[in-house]
Amino acid sequence: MVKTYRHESLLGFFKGMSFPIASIAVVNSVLFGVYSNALLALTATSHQERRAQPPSYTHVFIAGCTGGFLQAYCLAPFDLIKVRLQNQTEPRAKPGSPPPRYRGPMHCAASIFQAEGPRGLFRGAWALTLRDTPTLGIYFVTYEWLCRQFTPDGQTPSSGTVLVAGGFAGITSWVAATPLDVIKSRMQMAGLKQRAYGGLLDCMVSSARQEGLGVFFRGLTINSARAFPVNAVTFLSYEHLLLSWG
Ligand SMILES: C[N+](C)(C)CCCC[C@H](N)C(=O)O
Repeated sequence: MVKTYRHESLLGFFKGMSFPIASIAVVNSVLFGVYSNALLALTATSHQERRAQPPSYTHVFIAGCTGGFLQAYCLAPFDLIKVRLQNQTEPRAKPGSPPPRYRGPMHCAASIFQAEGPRGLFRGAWALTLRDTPTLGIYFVTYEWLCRQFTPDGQTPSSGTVLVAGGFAGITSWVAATPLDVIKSRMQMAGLKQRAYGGLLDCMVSSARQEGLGVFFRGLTINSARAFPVNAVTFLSYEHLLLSWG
């Protein structure tokens, strides 16, 4: 934090933020929409009926994985641009210094498109799909399990329970996702630096060889601190919106 602040001032912390904000509504509605529709198809019960007849954890897991798989494709281009902008750590425009490679998210998207074609925008998408499919299954299973632990049978979980269960679901899912998250980000950066990996496995092996196994958990602490409030609020909104509109 101190380094980022000294090097790039407060603005450094907000690097690459506009795209995630634009994408989060789309990505989360695909994730939660696919999840609840998949659960509806698997269990033939609506969200309200599910309190009296809770779905099995296998069904929750399959529905979560399906949601995770489909949202990964919506997320891929936004995530790539976020990673590229976050890794651009030159200080903000000093007089006389060369302009940064990417001037903003739209410029970043256009440059990748020009240099690498439409497929360039999906660089690392495969690693992202591998990261998100199982871990979003784990996400919904953890959430359901924690809600059921703290809610009497047949009742709707309280807002407090939803917040805590959502927060821990986020952390659990990030613990499982971090190894592939590290690899995904490295592959997304590979198009830029002249550092070509022979594929996902090559990236894993060479990262572990050079930096040790700890590399697979890089960023986990700060990511978990972020994941708790973010996912607590996400699940609270989801439950409340379904109650008032469902
Ligand atoms: C599957 N994975 C762990 C990557 C994300 C799970 C939580 C998703 C949430 N939008 C967040 O950003 O925390």
